[in-house]
Amino acid sequence: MTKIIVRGGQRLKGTVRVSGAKNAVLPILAASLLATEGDSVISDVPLLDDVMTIQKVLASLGAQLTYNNETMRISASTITTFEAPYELIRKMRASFLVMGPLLARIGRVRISLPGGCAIGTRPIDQHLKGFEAMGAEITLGQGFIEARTKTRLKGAKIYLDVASVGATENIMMAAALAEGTTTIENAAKEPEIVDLANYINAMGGKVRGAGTGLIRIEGVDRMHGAAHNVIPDRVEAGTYMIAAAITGGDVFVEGAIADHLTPVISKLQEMGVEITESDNGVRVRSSAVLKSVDVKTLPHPGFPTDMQSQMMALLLVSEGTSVVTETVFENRFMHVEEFQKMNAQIKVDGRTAIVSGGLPLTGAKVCATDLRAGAALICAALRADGETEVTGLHHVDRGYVNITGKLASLGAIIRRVETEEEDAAAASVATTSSKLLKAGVSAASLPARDTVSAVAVSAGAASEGDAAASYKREKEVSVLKVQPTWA
Ligand SMILES: CC(=O)N[C@H]1[C@@H](OP(=O)(O)OP(=O)(O)OC[C@H]2O[C@@H](n3ccc(=O)[nH]c3=O)[C@H](O)[C@@H]2O)O[C@H](CO)[C@@H](O)[C@@H]1O
Ligand SMILES: C=C(OP(=O)(O)O)C(=O)O
Repeated sequence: MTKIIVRGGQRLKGTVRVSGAKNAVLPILAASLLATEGDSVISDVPLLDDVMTIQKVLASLGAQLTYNNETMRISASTITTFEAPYELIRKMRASFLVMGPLLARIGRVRISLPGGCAIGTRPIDQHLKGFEAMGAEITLGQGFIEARTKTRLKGAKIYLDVASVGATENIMMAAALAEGTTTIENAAKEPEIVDLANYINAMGGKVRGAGTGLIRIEGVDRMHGAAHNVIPDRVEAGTYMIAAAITGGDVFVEGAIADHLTPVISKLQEMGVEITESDNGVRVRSSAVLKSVDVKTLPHPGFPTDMQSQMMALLLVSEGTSVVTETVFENRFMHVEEFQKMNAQIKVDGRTAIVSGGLPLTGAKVCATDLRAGAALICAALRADGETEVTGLHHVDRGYVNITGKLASLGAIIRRVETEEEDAAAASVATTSSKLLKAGVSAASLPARDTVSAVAVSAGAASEGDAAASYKREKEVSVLKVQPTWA
């Protein structure tokens, strides 16, 4: 069992650098499939398990990828198949984002229903509604979706019933190569949508209005590879801000963009945390007793659901009672039971949690039930009396680069322990790490997690037994450049 062990009670102090945003880099890497010529060079690519998964998806589709020093180079001119491998798509939600680019570029996709954190039912109806409006014929069966179009996708007017981040991204990518203009109404406004639009535009696309509720995409005939820097991860930044505040610390979160964190910053300020915004980051200082506040998650620019559990950890140590309402996902309070093992007083009623703050937290054995729950438990552990052991780290490794090392550099007493009975996910990551080393990725470029988060490398680096590679071998008969269905 792999675990992170934290001894609470240290005041965090110093500077921590934020990595590139997971939720920006995943759609951006999917969008690289839109290029029929030239390489894309994506910088600030974080070494995360989710990045490894998407690179395997792209490699299995025939793209060539190399990774060095947080930079991914992708050549997507030779796509060899329209089928995305089940083993990879089921691992994470964002791998479903290859559907839009494939449909736009080659007019055909076969993909399984996506997996990911079990924080809600997470339907994909809005993605499919968008593709259908653009002329795709969609069939569903046995957990797979097939979509086809006999001609290029056609621009359409699409209204999203919910401002879904993934649907906005998938439709935006499909529309980039469609014939005519597409409008997305009630589009998601997250900063990651803007980052994706900037990359699509650098590739020769024409996207306007990203970051507002109305996005207009004028389809172009061809797109090319482009250079792009991924934005800093606002959720990772927010997590370190909470870690600083919960320990009464003084931390400069380098690279954090204050504008992307407005709802988090304003709640922290209401609680009594001192925040100083500057061009290259955000300083967080907290020495007084914090006040309780109510928090309601909403799509951007509301309070992000991806910060709800970390915020709840901070509310546990503030004076008074807080009400936390989760409106985005219907099952995102799984961390409550784990907090309760640490002496937390929380009552859940449907989508609302009543948090009684101010009681001392005590160390316990807890399990990360999803990615952000894991980060929240680590934050709580930093403040708790005694030692806390956090397991379920395969969730945490999806979205945090070297969280143990980063917190230790701020003075936390924290270590990651790998024992012989590693869980399956950790084992597969460790195997991947050794593959990567064999494939020529330098150890220095791997993160300082005791084993490692994995990385993207060329398709050739995926070795025996690897899901992506075996899938590719099965498909070798058809490994010739796939032509659009209308060519
Ligand atoms: C990789 C990535 O970027 N993940 C983020 C993305 O997930 P993701 O893109 O999956 O989240 P969505 O914005 O799509 O989901 C928001 C809500 O819309 C619903 N919905 C979504 C699509 C659809 O077709 N039908 C539908 O009903 C979902 O069930 C959910 O209740 O945005 C979420 C909301 O900010 C974040 O928590 C995730 O970290
Ligand atoms: C829910 C998250 O990610 P995903 O959509 O990839 O499951 C997250 O980043 O908190």
